[in-house]
Amino acid sequence: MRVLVTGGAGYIGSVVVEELLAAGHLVTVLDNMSKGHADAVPPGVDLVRADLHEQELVEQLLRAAQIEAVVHMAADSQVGESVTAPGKYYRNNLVGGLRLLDAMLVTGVERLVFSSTAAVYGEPAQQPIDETAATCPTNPYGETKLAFEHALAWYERAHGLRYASLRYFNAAGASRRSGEDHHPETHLIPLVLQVAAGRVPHVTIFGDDYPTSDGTCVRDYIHVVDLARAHVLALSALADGSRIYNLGCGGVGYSVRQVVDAAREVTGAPIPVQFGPRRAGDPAILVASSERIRRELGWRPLQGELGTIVESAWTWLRAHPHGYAH
Ligand SMILES: NC(=O)c1ccc[n+]([C@@H]2O[C@H](COP(=O)([O-])OP(=O)(O)OC[C@H]3O[C@@H](n4cnc5c(N)ncnc54)[C@H](O)[C@@H]3O)[C@@H](O)[C@H]2O)c1
Ligand SMILES: O=c1ccn([C@@H]2O[C@H](COP(=O)(O)OP(=O)(O)O[C@H]3O[C@H](CO)[C@@H](O)[C@H](O)[C@H]3O)[C@@H](O)[C@H]2O)c(=O)[nH]1
Repeated sequence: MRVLVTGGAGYIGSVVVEELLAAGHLVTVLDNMSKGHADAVPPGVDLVRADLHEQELVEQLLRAAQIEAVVHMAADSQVGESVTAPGKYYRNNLVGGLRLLDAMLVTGVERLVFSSTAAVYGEPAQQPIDETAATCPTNPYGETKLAFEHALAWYERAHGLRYASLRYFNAAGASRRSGEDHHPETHLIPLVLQVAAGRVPHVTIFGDDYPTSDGTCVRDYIHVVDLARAHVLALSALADGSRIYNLGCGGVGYSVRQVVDAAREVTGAPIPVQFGPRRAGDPAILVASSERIRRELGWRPLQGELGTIVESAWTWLRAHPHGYAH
């Protein structure tokens, strides 16, 4: 298929582009480069520097490249920032997303894979979380992603859109050519590895008074390549109708302290920690049940061990000590 990937110059997007290419799809990337890196886009892929809000331009692109499906990953995605700047999140993730849907509608593109998030669930009563759990976000980031999911359902009903909403848990790790390079970096694993590399003096653990086994937050880390493979499967499955899938490795998840320990083991560095207050909007535990996508599409995480995930991120960081810029 000819596929447009919005946000394809970003961390997860660039790996999704790699996997789509490997599966034989023709890919075009749309990215406003607010967080993206041109070097993250594989050679030979057209990178169109444009914003979701430029609807006419997006329409022209969909027509010119004869796009048949869109993987929509462009968004702002920091939980903490969304609490202090909710308007930015509503404008980009919801209004920007609607502009994209309208551009698709005008040009007759009817298939979409959407980057949703575990943050739609808020603080669920039961773990692991399956897709039938109540959605009740605790931060504007999760709210905007959920609002867009609701819009997708209504566009399906009104206009025949087919969509797959992939609710990612915590993406981490790197492929051989693409890794995580955010400025500022807010995600735990790359931050911990920056400490190991001696670039940052210590990592601050946000809260050690959560109702978890060691008092720190528990998350379900999923290797970015495993996550990207799910997009290829979801795209093919759209022919059989819309769907929603959780994407995590399942099991019991890992606490922040366990992540630091895993990074100490992989890197051999001491990685000093300090303890700070909780970060606003952070749920205590988010662990996925990904049984539905396993059952329906045969997806499996192939690199589910935390050590493997951290190791791949460490390998990438050592090969790109200053990220994509150097
Ligand atoms: N990283 C995670 O663990 C995680 C978890 C759940 C969901 N997600 C979702 O996955 C997607 C990708 O996340 P990521 O970690 O790769 O983030 P990222 O910031 O690295 O990538 C997002 C890309 O979208 C681009 N972008 C943002 N707004 C845009 C706009 N208006 N027009 C065009 N381009 C725009 C950015 O420049 C960037 O390249 C996001 O939708 C995010 O919400 C990520
Ligand atoms: O310096 C840091 C950074 C993070 N954390 C903690 O580490 C955990 C993971 O944090 P982070 O890596 O920032 O990811 P999340 O906030 O869990 O959010 C990610 O995972 C969510 C789904 O679970 C997605 O919705 C988001 O887009 C994605 O950024 C959380 O408990 C944080 O409080 C720290 O203690 N110190």
